[in-house]
Amino acid sequence: MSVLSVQSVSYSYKTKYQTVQAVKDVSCDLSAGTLYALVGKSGSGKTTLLSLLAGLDTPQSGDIMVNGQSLREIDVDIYRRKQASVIYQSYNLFPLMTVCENVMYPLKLLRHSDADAKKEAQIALEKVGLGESYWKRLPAMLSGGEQQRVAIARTLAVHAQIVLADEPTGNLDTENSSQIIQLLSKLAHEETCCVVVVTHDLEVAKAADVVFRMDSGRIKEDAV
Ligand SMILES: Nc1ncnc2c1ncn2[C@@H]1O[C@H](COP(=O)(O)OP(=O)(O)OP(=O)(O)O)[C@@H](O)[C@H]1O
Repeated sequence: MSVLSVQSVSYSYKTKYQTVQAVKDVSCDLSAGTLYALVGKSGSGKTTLLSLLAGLDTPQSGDIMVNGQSLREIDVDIYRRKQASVIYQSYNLFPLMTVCENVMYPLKLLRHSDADAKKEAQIALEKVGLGESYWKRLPAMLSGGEQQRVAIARTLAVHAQIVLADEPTGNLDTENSSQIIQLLSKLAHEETCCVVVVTHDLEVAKAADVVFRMDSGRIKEDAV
């Protein structure tokens, strides 16, 4: 069964003066253990579709099923804490928390004890190549690539089944980008996550198992 099944989903932004149909009748099935790239021109609807998958917006028509259950029937706060983890271009770390506290934070929300959250956070940080010398630093004391690795450690620590990343390499140089691409690929292939990456980066698209292209709100799978 698909982890995420997008069924004839449409979404429009309505303002006082106009309606923009950002996602038009999109259907696709997304599985565990797979790295998906979502590509397409600026304004084609990629970020909107990712927000719908993250439960940050609700489709006006159609449905998104998570492990066979409609996202409309699920508590989206719990969905976002436990199942779906979002990674942003700007890393979104808490500036006044240490690296380790940043990774512990979602575990604390899930009511893990301090000791357990710390242990899980440290294991996850080791997995992304950030050893003990990083744990007590503040995010500002890290490079962009290292900050993005902390964000990935956060998704590892909660054992998220779904990872949704919006331009995760957008602020990084080639070397840091390729490290992040490798980690996203590991999340899919070693941790069996369903990983969806919105990207303009051709290297991400090359590393993906499946490439979906959006064009004026519609989606199609690219031939490999
Ligand atoms: N909050 C909003 N209000 C009104 N229109 C919006 C809003 N957000 C996005 N749009 C419009 O919806 C369409 C899809 O936008 P979206 O951000 O999903 O595209 P995108 O493919 O992610 O673009 P980019 O690659 O530039 O990030 C665009 O026409 C955009 O102008």
